[in-house]
Amino acid sequence: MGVAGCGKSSLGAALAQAEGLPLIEGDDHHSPASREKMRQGIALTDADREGWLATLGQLLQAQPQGAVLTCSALKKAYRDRLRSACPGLRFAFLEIDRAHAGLRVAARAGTHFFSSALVDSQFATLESPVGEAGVLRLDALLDLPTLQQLASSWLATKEAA
Ligand SMILES: Nc1ncnc2c1ncn2[C@@H]1O[C@H](COP(=O)(O)OP(=O)(O)OP(=O)(O)O)[C@@H](O)[C@H]1O
Ligand SMILES: O=C(O)[C@H](O)[C@@H](O)[C@H](O)[C@H](O)CO
Repeated sequence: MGVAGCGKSSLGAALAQAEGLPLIEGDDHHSPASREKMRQGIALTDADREGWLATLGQLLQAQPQGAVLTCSALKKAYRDRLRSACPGLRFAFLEIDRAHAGLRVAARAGTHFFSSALVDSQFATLESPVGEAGVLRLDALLDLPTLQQLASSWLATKEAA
């Protein structure tokens, strides 16, 4: 989880491969209307995210052996929604600063639907999960192999969510 550009897709793919788990890419499940809003630089609302979170919860429930989900999960209410769909769900939080997120989102602007005009709103919406049970905070500026190893080591622990 984390704001646009923090590296959710990159770490999610690496972690799913390392763990032999299915990958659910949250961005693939936004409605066409939500994708269009983001393309136009209009931030999603709670209502826009409602059906999306319901779908992601169902997709998690369909994987009782476990799965890796990439999801912004910016607000505590969104995370609690996913937790209630999937008890024991844990969150790896890729923490990034505004400047680096902006650089990463701008660098891929030609190939990704997400408008770089929305980075500020991602930070305005973010409620840090640090302190919630079952959360690993990761420095998003670490290299990908290190992030994957840290996440895999944490998954191997018995920490309760
Ligand atoms: N650990 C990393 N170090 C350096 N660059 C990274 C790292 N992780 C991701 N990136 C780069 O940052 C950009 C955003 O990464 P990625 O698409 O994984 O983020 P994201 O959080 O999934 O974003 P979004 O949800 O907006 O698609 C990509 O160009 C990716 O190559
Ligand atoms: O809740 C949201 O606002 C969205 O999920 C965004 O975070 C983006 O889809 C994602 O990061 C793509 O760049």
